Amino acid sequence: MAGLREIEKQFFPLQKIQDVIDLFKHELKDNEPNLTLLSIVLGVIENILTVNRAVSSDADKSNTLEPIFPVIELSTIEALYTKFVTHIKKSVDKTKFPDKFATRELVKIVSDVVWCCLSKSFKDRAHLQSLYSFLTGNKLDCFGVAFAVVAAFQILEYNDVHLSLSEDHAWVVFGEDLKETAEVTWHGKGNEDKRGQPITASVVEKSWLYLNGRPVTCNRHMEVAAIVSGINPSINLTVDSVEMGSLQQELLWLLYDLGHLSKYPMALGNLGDLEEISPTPGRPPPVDIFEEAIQSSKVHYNNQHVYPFTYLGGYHYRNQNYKQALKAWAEASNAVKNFNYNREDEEIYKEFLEVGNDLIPTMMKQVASENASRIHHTSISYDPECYADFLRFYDGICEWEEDSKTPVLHITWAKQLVNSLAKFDPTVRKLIHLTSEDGDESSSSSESEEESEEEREIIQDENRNQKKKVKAKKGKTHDQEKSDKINGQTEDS
Ligand SMILES: FC(F)(F)Cc1cc2c(N3CCN(c4nnc(C(F)(F)F)s4)CC3)ncnc2s1
Repeated sequence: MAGLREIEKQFFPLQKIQDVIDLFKHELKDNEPNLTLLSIVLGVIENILTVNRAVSSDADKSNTLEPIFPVIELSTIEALYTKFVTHIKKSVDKTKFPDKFATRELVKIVSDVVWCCLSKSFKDRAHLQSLYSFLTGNKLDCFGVAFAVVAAFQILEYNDVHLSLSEDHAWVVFGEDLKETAEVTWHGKGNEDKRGQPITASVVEKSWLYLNGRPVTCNRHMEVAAIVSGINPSINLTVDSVEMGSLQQELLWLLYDLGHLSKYPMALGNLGDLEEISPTPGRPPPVDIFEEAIQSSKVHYNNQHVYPFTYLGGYHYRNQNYKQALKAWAEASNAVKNFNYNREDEEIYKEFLEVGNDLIPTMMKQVASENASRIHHTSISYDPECYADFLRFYDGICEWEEDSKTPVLHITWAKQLVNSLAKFDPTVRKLIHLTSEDGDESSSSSESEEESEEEREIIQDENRNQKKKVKAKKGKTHDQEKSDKINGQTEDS
């Protein structure tokens, strides 16, 4: 790929959101949308609208409705574009690689070409995902490094190197039939990077981080969807740029209409979140979009993605549809139970920790206080389906922990479980018929009374034993390991 094509230059200067949409529309008509150009454009806009926001003088504070969309000059973009193309082309001697398809050696070289320029400081800050960040600040996050490698291969005119995405990691696939895989970036804190290594079946097996071998394998159009989905409109922890958010939303709808989100559940989830914040007239409601993400995971990824359910659960929780929230979280747990938990799965652990130890307790408290004031009881604490979903939520987490190298549950989980269990009315507990996987009925109403008494005894024993165990235990519970990771480890290279 040479310099910018004439047709691309005609879209500049970009003066409003529609100009950016038009540029993306043009690039997406092509079967090789220019990843480097699009990433730089999004990075420049995001930087101006979030990081280096033009401080408005008092004068234009009056018409705050006036969008502050920046004018993006061709010269700005072309300088950065040429810098990246030159850097890649002068660092890779293509004559040594005559094959049409990439080799593992070449993937490692290109990963090194990106890696060697990175500054060693903070890598989990916001706005470090684009080539703009790489070219102006020598900083990239985990996703950004993997994307830069794929953009570099497009410049070197390989069309077999593609981005492979799990829910918390990124790597590349390459070779004649995309059968080869390679690590090209790091993951998490305190983990040595494994760049250049293949992702082997033993690493992938029952691993959430590698989605048990069902990651999102992108084509060029889905790589465009990944950088659009990776747009971060946040100005700070509490404020988002309205302009950046609507640019991301409109680009996601463009990609949606072109069919490039159909195999990308997380991008659909992102779109659902944006639609909750500011609904687009004539577009489906957020729950429909979250449902599409769930269907996409079921159809294309053997229902092994967890986030589609936590997107939906979070939405229902925020909108106080507590029955549906519990159902979504039970299904999230049903998805995660087939994995074995290990130290690199912290992100999904934190999602379940928040649901079990913060969102559900808060929900039960609110419902309890509502019940106190209301005469008839229609709420979840009297609904056997809610209680069943509550139990399935915990049951899936227990199964997730089974056979795992790292424990998931600890004393806080047990305490919260007891608190939440107690918030369900005893009558509702009688109505539950627990069946095991092979479908045999294991309890009737009378038994379940003793069972709940028995349950309480088991849990109290659990608490007592757990306390003893914690003192005696040699191994590290998740939290101890986590605190070690935060304290003990130096910033990873
Ligand atoms: F490449 C990595 F390593 F960064 C892994 C990826 C993450 C991610 C993403 N995310 C991550 C999950 N994410 C979520 N936001 N809310 C979530 C939920 F908990 F509500 F479900 S999950 C934000 C967007 N959105 C699109 N694509 C990707 S590829």
